[in-house]
Amino acid sequence: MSAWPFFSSSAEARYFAAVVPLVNCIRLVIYGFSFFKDEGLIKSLTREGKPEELLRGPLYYVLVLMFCALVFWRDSPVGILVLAMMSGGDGFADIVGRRFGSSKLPYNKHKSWMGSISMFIFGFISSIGMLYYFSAFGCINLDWGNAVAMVALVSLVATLVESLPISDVVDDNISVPLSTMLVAMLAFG
Ligand SMILES: C/C(=C\COP(=O)(O)O)CCC[C@H](C)CCC[C@H](C)CCCC(C)C
Ligand SMILES: Nc1ccn([C@@H]2O[C@H](COP(=O)(O)OP(=O)(O)O)[C@@H](O)[C@H]2O)c(=O)n1
Repeated sequence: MSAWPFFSSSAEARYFAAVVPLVNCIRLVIYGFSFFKDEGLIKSLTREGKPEELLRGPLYYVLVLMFCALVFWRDSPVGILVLAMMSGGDGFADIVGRRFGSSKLPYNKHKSWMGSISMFIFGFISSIGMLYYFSAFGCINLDWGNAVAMVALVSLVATLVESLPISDVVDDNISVPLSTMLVAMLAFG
């Protein structure tokens, strides 16, 4: 995403930007269905070392990246917020929650207060940082007073959705981007 401002101003730029996640989608499908073996890839991207794990979180992650590049690209805050919350927010929720998440949420014993608080804080910081980055390149123009409040709202909703005990029903690499997208579209139009 951080490379998006360096693409040309042509209408086709977003399609070129989508090639990298597309290649990774294909790669994940090939190795996820074990058409070929790549122990290094499986070790780096899975928890239990099962190739089929590549077809869940990692594949959803890259599909969301490709979707945001194609649909929202660099001239909408929506795609930027979706990817910032998924990578910066959910990513840190996992890291901090695993290490410091002894105090579990009352409605979800698999998630913790520290993990969710980290999701909100790092998701908010990542989102503001990426919005500022794209604004500095002239890709987007924001009313920052309103934008900060809206990003706080988006971060709160995404954090609440991520904390819900629905992982068995829907992967949070789908629920977090989807909830972020809906609220960001309402907030930023
Ligand atoms: C491990 C990943 C998601 C799992 O999420 P979760 O289940 O733990 O919630 C991330 C998967 C990353 C993907 C396989 C590789 C993404 C590469 C990206 C499309 C472009 C990289 C460009 C490079 C830096 C030049
Ligand atoms: N809000 C959260 C999120 C994750 N976590 C911790 O991080 C681990 C992985 O979270 P997760 O199942 O959502 O994994 P990802 O698919 O999001 O990476 C959980 O089992 C918790 O130990 C947490 O404590 N609080």
